[in-house]
Amino acid sequence: MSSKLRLALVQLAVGKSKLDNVSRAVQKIKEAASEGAQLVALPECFNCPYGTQYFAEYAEPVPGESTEAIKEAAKENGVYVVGGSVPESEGGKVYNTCTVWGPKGDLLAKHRKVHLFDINVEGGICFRESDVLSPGNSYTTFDLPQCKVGIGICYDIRFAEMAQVYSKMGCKLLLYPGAFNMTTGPVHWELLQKGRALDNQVYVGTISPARDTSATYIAWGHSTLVNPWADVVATTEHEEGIVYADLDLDYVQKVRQMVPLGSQRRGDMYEVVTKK
Ligand SMILES: O=C(O)CCC(=O)C(=O)O
Repeated sequence: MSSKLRLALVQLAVGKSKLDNVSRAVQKIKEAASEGAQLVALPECFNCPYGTQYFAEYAEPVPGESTEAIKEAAKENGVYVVGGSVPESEGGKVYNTCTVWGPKGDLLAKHRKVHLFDINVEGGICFRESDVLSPGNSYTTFDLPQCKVGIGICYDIRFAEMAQVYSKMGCKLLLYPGAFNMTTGPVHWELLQKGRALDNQVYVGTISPARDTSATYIAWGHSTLVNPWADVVATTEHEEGIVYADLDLDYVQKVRQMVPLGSQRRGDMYEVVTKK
């Protein structure tokens, strides 16, 4: 089994037309596959502008029109796709949901954002996802031939425990479709990603929509892949584009040998415990 993985992070321009957003995403999956990507990841809310006023209007069941299109794109191009997220409607509730598709069009995983983004930064941003969204209650992983992958959505990245749980489950790559903003993005986006990577000695990828300065919520962009040493492997600014990154999963082992946190952890003093 190869230890090499070519990953594409699609920093998609997302506007008000769901149809355009989805067909653009499909086109980018095709483009990434033609460049040799084996795993293609889309941003949070790839089919919908990010904002509490939009989620109910754009919400659809899963599978539904947007996720079916992604499934077909995965199948047609023979790639794994981490389908960013869509507002998902089920049982009168709306979730922020990521679907993961295999190269044969099989649904490998579904993650509902666990930590809802409710913050109030003085002079900056106030946002309350919990006004309209419900949280998921489970961890989400899937297996690639190369490694196990853990999924979180945006605000989930701020919770170190979740990444630790994924690492304990054996994930060597964590992917966070996300849409940070112009207040928190410049200071926290890359730092959080590096923190999760360094603490857990894993690769961490973030995938943002492109920045649209006319939108009510202006995304930070900067889709990035960080390696287990906390080096930035590949990144970009805020325009639409595809970030390609070549991962070497053997490097995870190498870092863990050089800095053996796993065997030095003081299980007699502390422990991360899963309750669900
Ligand atoms: O944590 C942040 O600063 C941004 C989070 C966010 O935008 C989200 O969860 O969608």
